[in-house]
Amino acid sequence: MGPYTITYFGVRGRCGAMRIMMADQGQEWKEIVVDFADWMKGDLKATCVFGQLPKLEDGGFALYQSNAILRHLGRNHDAYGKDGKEAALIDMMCDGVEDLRLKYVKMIYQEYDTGKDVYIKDLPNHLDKFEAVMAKNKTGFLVGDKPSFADYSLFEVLLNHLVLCSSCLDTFPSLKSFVEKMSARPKIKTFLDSEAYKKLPINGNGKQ
Ligand SMILES: N[C@@H](CCC(=O)N[C@@H](CSC(=S)NCCc1ccccc1)C(=O)NCC(=O)O)C(=O)O
Repeated sequence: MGPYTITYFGVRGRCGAMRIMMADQGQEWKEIVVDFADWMKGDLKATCVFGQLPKLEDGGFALYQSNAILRHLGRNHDAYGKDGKEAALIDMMCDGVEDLRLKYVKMIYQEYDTGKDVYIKDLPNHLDKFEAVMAKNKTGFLVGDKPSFADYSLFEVLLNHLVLCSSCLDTFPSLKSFVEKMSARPKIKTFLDSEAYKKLPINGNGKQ
């Protein structure tokens, strides 16, 4: 596996979860940071399968689509369940996190000024679904008894929501404990404390 290279813009965005996952898995990676003005010239965009970033290179193997990248890292680092059923449940949870992430991205980029308060008010109706899964599994992870790529995706999207609304997990004890325990994992703590992580804005429009 590896060496890994991420090509993306100078934001956490859709690379937050994969960076946290690689850090926790003891992996190093190179970052190619794309300046948006350069991107707009179109040369790099034209080489991307879907005309978008992020791109992960794993040695000579190139992959786009952030969730496909997470799944690839899950296969590479034993973070995709112990069997087919766990893998299917992890896929389901990853897709559920993506649904929440898409709602968050739409609010951040299209409706922040007019929609932030309504989004926060409605947020418990989405977080309660993950709380129920986390509480039922009882291991401190979404599926199985160790972190999967879906856990890293949920963890990162919850970190972003805690910036948006610091009290958003106050009525969800299992999610609150999940974030505390993931944050305390030594390699994740080191990464979250790093300048490399802290210097990046969460989103591309400066809103959070
Ligand atoms: N399904 C894809 C979506 C990838 C994606 O949306 N990429 C965006 C960046 S990720 C993101 S959250 N976009 C929101 C707005 C944004 C654009 C550019 C930089 C930063 C944020 C992108 O490449 N935009 C440039 C373009 O389309 O020409 C995935 O999960 O990787």
